[in-house]
Amino acid sequence: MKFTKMHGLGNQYIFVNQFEEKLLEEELRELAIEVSDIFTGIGSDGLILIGPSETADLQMRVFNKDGSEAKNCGNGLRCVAKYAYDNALVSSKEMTIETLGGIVQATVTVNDTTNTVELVTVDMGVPRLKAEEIPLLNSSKSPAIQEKIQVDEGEWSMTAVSMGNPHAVIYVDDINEAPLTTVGPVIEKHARFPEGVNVEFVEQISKTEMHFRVWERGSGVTQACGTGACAAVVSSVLNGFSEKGEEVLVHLAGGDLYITWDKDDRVWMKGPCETICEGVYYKKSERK
Ligand SMILES: N[C@@H](CCC[C@H](N)C(=O)O)C(=O)O
Repeated sequence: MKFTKMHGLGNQYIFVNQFEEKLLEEELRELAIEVSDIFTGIGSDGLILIGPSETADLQMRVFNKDGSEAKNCGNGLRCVAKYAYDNALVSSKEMTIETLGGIVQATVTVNDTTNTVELVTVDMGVPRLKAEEIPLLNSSKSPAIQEKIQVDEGEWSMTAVSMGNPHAVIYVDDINEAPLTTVGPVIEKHARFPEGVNVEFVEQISKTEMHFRVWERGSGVTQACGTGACAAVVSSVLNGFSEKGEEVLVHLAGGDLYITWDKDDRVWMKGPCETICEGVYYKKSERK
């Protein structure tokens, strides 16, 4: 199977071009687990398929490291846009990409001297805030702003936002003390989130700057999460820490993203991505 490994701020995925490579629906989950393995696979946070769409220029499907399918992936979208431009799957710098969470529009910024994609800007659409859209059960309010959640590690206040996929944003005083690997996995699988949740810890520095760490549903700690950074900025506006229409610089473990929740309600994400390598992967079932 031909593959390309790419990353957005260290959030690394194996990309398969389904215009060329035909995969069976029933093998996708296992394949995501296989390729993600750092010892016997390629090593990644998951698998992303780029394929034809009836409603957009391209379709993106995202599988986490544990084989679960997600409805959206911000870093994946930037990589898909770069891949599509670099491999002439599209003829324009602007393109539409269908995800299970809806259709988004992406624009690549190209350095004309080197002809390389330096940045990708994505219109991530309108965040979904109603508790049932996350989905979050037994919420005392909708939107769920500073909603209490009880776990063995204590009671936490979270703000729940869907960017097509679910996020719970928790504010901490010091990002280096964020209980990423203890509270993260427990909230991820909490019964109040019937579809699980991505858990983000945020240290707000100012109205326009924050530190961010993530425990991703289905993948654990990753270097970055694009939809999570969008959710964090939406959460900060809802909590009165940031303002609509003002760009926020989000410092993730793997680098920086620029996120704006526009006055027209749409969320914009701007950031880099890179191609790491390309190759041929031998599926476990085909190995000699
Ligand atoms: N890393 C991604 C999100 C990938 C999916 C997520 N783990 C989920 O299950 O919803 C991003 O950059 O947004």
